[in-house]
Amino acid sequence: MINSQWERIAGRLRDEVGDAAWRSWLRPVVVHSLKDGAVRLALPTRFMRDWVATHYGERLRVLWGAEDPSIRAVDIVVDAAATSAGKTALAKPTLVASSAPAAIAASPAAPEVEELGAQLDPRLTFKNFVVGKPNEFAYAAARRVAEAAQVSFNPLFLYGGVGLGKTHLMHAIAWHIREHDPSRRVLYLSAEKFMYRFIRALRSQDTMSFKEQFRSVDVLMVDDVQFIAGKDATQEEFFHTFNALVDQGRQIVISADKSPSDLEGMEERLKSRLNSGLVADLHATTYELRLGILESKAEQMGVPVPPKVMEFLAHKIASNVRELEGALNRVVAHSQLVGRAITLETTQEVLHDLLRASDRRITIEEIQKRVAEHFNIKLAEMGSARRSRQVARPRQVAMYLAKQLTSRSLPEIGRKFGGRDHTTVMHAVKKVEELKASDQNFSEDVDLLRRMLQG
Ligand SMILES: Nc1ncnc2c1ncn2[C@@H]1O[C@H](COP(=O)(O)OP(=O)(O)OP(=O)(O)O)[C@@H](O)[C@H]1O
Repeated sequence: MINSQWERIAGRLRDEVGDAAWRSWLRPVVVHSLKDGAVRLALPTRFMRDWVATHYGERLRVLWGAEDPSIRAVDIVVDAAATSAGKTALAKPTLVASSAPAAIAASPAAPEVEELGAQLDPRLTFKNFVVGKPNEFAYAAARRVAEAAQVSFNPLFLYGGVGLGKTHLMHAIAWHIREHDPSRRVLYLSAEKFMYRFIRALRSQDTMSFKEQFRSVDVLMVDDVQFIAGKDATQEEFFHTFNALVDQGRQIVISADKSPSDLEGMEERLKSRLNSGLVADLHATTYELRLGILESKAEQMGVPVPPKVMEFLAHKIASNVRELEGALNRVVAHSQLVGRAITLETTQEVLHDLLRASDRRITIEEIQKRVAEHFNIKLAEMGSARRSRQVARPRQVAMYLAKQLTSRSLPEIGRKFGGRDHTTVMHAVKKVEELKASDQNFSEDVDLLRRMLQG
């Protein structure tokens, strides 16, 4: 009976606290016993016990009292064996999200289309995508494609550096369409998979059905198209598939790590096709966006992460969102495994390898050198007082990149540029952002530099 009471209470709590918090904190609860008007519940670690007692202790008591008025108290104890009962959240991949994406078959699509494509990750939705300045344009374009009843721009071409959210936006488009218009057949796959399917069809001399399958979809989404650069036969096939779908008014969404014009090893006619719709760039993240993403991920996990820790991570892990997410997962997993609260000290301890690598990764001196070479000016101009456009612009670009790629503060960056004030650095960052938004060539130039520096 006590277990059926718990089932009802757990159901209520799940509605009250939401799925994420329930999975993290309440699903691991094991009901131990009922004795002398007190229910005993167990959790596998001290940290979890304290958390549940503080946040849900009173609510548990009230709900249990409502089930059985003779119950006056709820004791929450630590019992490591609760873990081995397989009931703990620690083992659940949902908690340590990036290590094991819980891909599911997303399936109102026709079975043959489903088989042809890749599975969609249920976490990669618009709702879970944090929007900030660097990705707002790409996000808006993706939403438009997902929501439009008619094809608006064809193709939508999303590009940006590693781990900045291209795949996330593509999955989000696919989820949105499947949810709101299940009759449309959406096919999402990587360019690599496209190639292997094509090779298989060639081998089995079955290219006709390959063509038919691909040309029967309403929305074709191909991720990481740079993969087929230099692969002539696949490009040729892709080109024809592309044309056939566009001619029939079907939507195409493509992602790549570079803009169409920068895709080396790609045929000119394909490049120009890829350029013919809307090209949207995901820029390197800013501190504010990284912080927003951390807050959102922590909330999804239902784990309390002190603001100081999130600020620290947002400062230190500036490379890309995947690494940022990985760092947060490590910190959370560590805290739950050892049963200790997350603090700045434990974070530094757990991530010492990553932090050392990120500190070592790119220096302001390296940035200055690369940018000076790129714009063909003397390295000394980075710190000089000269203000002519010819040297001021590269200097601003170097300051912008220093802000983006290192964890140095504005005053620190200013000091490295001939002892300039932090407001000068701030102005430079703003100026470069404005120019990037208004001048595509300039934007591509800066992104190219960033990628070169990131290796
Ligand atoms: N704005 C964002 N909000 C929330 N999560 C994000 C955001 N941007 C990226 N992510 C997360 O970062 C991780 C990496 O993103 P994603 O796989 O989409 O990157 P990508 O640009 O496709 O990288 P790659 O070039 O390696 O294919 C994913 O887990 C994704 O959910």
